[in-house]
Amino acid sequence: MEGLPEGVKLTPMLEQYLHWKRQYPGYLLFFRMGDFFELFFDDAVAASELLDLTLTARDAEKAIPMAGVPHHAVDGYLARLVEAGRRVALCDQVTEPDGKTLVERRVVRLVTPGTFVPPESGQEGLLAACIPGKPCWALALLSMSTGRFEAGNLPEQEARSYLLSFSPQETLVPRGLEGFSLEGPLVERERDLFSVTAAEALLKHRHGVLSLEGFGFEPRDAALGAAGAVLRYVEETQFGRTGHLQTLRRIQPRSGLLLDPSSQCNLELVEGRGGSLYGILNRCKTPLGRRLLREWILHPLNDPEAIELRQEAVQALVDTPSLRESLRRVLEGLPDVERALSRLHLNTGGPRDLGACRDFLSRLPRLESFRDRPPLLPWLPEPCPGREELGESLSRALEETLPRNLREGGVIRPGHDGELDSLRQCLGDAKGWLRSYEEGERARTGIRNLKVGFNRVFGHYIEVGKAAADRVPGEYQRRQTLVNCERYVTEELRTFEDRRCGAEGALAEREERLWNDLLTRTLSRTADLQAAARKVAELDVLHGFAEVAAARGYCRPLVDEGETLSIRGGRHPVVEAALTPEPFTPNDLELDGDQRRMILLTGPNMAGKSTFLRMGALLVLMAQMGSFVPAEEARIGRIDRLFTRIGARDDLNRGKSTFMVEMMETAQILNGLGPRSLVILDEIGRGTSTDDGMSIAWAVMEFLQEETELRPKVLFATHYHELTALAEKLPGVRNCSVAVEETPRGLAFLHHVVPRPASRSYGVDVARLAGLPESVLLRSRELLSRFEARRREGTELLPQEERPRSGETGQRRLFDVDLEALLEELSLCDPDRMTPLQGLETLYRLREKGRMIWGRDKA
Ligand SMILES: Nc1ncnc2c1ncn2[C@@H]1O[C@H](COP(=O)(O)OP(=O)(O)OP(=O)(O)O)[C@@H](O)[C@H]1O
Repeated sequence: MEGLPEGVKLTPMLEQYLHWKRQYPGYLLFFRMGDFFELFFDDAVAASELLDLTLTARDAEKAIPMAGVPHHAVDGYLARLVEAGRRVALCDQVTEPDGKTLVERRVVRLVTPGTFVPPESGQEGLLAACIPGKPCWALALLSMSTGRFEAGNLPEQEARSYLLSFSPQETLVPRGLEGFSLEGPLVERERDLFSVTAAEALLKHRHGVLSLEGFGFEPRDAALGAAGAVLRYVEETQFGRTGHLQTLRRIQPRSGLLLDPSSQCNLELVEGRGGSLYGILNRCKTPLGRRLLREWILHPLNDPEAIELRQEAVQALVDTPSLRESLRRVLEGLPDVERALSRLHLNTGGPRDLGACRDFLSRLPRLESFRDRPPLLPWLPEPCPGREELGESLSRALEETLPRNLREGGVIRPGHDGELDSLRQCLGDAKGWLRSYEEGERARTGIRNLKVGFNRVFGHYIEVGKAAADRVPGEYQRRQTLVNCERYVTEELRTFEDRRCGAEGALAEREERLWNDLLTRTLSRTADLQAAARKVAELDVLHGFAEVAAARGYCRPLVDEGETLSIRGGRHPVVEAALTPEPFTPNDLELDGDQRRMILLTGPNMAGKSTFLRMGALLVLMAQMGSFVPAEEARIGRIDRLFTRIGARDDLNRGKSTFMVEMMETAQILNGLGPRSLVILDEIGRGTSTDDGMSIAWAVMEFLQEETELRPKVLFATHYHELTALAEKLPGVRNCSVAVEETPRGLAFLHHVVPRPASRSYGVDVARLAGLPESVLLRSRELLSRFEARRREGTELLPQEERPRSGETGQRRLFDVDLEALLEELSLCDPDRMTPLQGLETLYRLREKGRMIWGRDKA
């Protein structure tokens, strides 16, 4: 807090506030005052805007803005602040107010976006750390809800994709990195917090081992530095509560199908305007399954055996509807035990979280009945006597319906603990005693309006109206005089009071003791419960795959080590669902590593080119995550990397034009190709002039085609008709187009992919369908004929004799040495390390070179 506003008098309470505020810069300070958490100064203004709170003032001069939230509802407000990316420090009262001295307060909890575990399903805290380096980045990732903790070293592009696929709410990076950028919120931390040596010591101590090699980490492994940074941050913000973190696992490079960042955004995998793949596949019955499904979608497998293991379970469930139905009944309503455990470890959980553990444990044995189905076996939690015993204890001890807080009481069932029961009875009897005491005193004194009441200051008292005051017995001691009545206490009432208070305290204490015992026993089984939860999540996702497959008529794909990518009668899962009941036109797709490595797809706008391309990518992803696919038949030689460049996306916020983004994405693809890559290119070069755009598209096609070692499979959609000639020249390139029918009433889209190029571009016809005025359409046609005539007269863009011929590598004229140099510069430039201005300058320079080559070749 920089200087205070003028006119603010520093009371002791404000001094206390400012003391804590200074300790936690960058945090909104929630300051407990009675039943509220209050915020002051700038924090109050910010919170009132973010949380729609009324902004008031602490002082008459209104120099101290103030806003507050009730303390019992604080979790909901925290969730909203975390969602907005804010961090909060909760400063609570740690001594009871006595009306004389200042209540002592202390920060007891720090809430940050990456470490927050919400009470209800919602934004789940994901925390990462990243140390950029060469050739690899060191990474660590922690899911606060599940306790999953992993670290590894990945090449830059893979590391970026990995981080993006998890979208952590906070990524810790060493302070002062120059020219470094990364998607998502970054938290800069001092460099020594990333020290490998310190991390090794910390992790060895944590796991009680002398070496971390058993976990797959060599001594001085850079990844440990990132893991250490995560661990230190959690210890710091959660005040040492890290019991739910699982054993550190190693992230293996190149395990699984790697999606490049633009595939994750462009394929609408987990969210999309018109629906997403997640939306189609999500038939999960538990929050555990829903969380895992997201992970499986963004991290498909690439090991055919592991894929088959998943498929076997799906197959068994597809084949037997009754099995699916009985599994559904067990899964339905299974609570989020992972989150409950994390909250209990972090000391933010309550009876309902323990109740979630009980409900989970009590249902788990029902999965045993599926043991006679071998395909389901790998997905069933191993039975474990200790776990079952815990489940029984929790069921015996806990009330059916539980309060949010332990202090509300009613957590432990009657009959579970004799001492608790007798204290409860004692308190229950107290009510009866008070009633009979009141009746007795009324009879003894003859005062008919005599009442026994209670308030916080005096405890229990006898109240008598003023008119009857002279009939009050001598042993009544006066305590308070009100307008119409007098209040008294008696020795008997005092003795009763002492007994009752004692019983209340003893009851709370006993209940807490029993609670702590249950809590300790539950937390001691954390690893086992987390493992069982993981199995349930997997089973839930597989069950969901089977439900979708059965409902939508999907087939089981064959995923193998071969080179073929063959889909017969394939449908785009999301578009198909959106079109229902309209039929989706199925299409075939054939690619291999040899004579059909690239499909060049042409056809008018709106014909279905993008849908076909995306269908190819999505079916590969679905197959490799273990799901069945919307097709009649599919065979997929495993893919290790998927790249997509789809649509025009402006990134104006980051100072990049549509074309710039397009070129950067293309550059990343060409530089990042690995073995077994599938590349989806939808409209390259659209964001610039036709000549520039077509040249780039052409060169990119050649580059991909000439990549004989990696032999990527490519689906390439374009509006540049001229490119279809390339299929005749380049081996491995096949022309396909989406068929249309020219009817007297205009174009009819057939959505059917046929093995020949489109006859022409139909742009003006589609414009008619879109409702462009007739005069504009007429003029377009006129101009179009003129342009076409010019081309025919020999001024065409790419004269026939200058088109590249296959096998002419030594004497290509258009794509000669200079062009190769230009391409080299294009592929070597690193847009991530450029400022927008440098990016533009490079682009202009490259364009100048391009124009020179162009002009010379035309001359
Ligand atoms: N196979 C299909 N069966 C039925 N409808 C389809 C099919 N493919 C595409 N469509 C419909 O056509 C619409 C346009 O498809 P898509 O966006 O793929 O066309 P496009 O050729 O890529 O167009 P543009 O060149 O303008 O980007 C889709 O939104 C969908 O409704």
